[in-house]
Amino acid sequence: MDATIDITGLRKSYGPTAALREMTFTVRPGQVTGFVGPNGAGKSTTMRILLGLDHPDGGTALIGGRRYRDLTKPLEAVGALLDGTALQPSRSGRNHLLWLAQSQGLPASRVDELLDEVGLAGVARRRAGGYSLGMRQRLGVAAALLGDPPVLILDEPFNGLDPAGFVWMRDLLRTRAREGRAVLISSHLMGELQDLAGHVIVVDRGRVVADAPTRAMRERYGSLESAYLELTR
Ligand SMILES: Nc1ncnc2c1ncn2[C@@H]1O[C@H](COP(=O)(O)OP(=O)(O)OP(=O)(O)O)[C@@H](O)[C@H]1O
Repeated sequence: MDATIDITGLRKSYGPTAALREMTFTVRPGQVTGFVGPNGAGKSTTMRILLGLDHPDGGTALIGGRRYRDLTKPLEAVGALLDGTALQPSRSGRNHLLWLAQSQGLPASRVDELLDEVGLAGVARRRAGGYSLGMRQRLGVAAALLGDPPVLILDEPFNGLDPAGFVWMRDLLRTRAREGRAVLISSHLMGELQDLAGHVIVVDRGRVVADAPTRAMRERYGSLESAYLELTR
């Protein structure tokens, strides 16, 4: 399966609010792609549509050339971390992952491997409802990685992480990208993305206003933050 994301002419309105006017971009494998824009620009809506959680009014959102609902083994095609990732609070972190893994025929050993990788092995049997925001983010990342997917989509992955968590997340995203995966992350942290992302897509009011290598943006505007501020005025 191709490690690509293709968004073409995506449109979506909520009542009188046009969340997506004409969203078009491609995410390529091998690098982290930053997805940035002001509050309400349409980042989460685009991600939700990509993951089959919302329906567009027009256009297409494809993962490896297919719509989410046409994927036969979704966990093995795309890993996602969305804000407020659904959690059953009374379930332990481990049971949360086991339930997900078993739903798609993945072995329990994979769950323990992931708990270790995200640093939750020590608290895996505690109820997830008591987890801190950072621990929930880590559990969400473990869920995203379960099926070893070629495409990762993460909405604000640095939310709630402590400084060691930032280092860990940065490293994880870089490594996954270097392995040849497509990694799309939304974030408001321009300083972070400037170093981490090889490519940036800037959106404003439901459409793409810039789609370029991070280095080109820095060369033209001085910094990613300046580019962002200039492009979204
Ligand atoms: N379920 C919904 N019902 C009504 N309006 C919605 C819904 N989801 C999104 N919107 C509206 O669509 C627009 C785009 O929102 P979206 O959450 O995609 O933006 P965003 O770029 O992710 O913003 P942020 O940076 O704040 O997360 C906003 O005007 C928002 O209020």
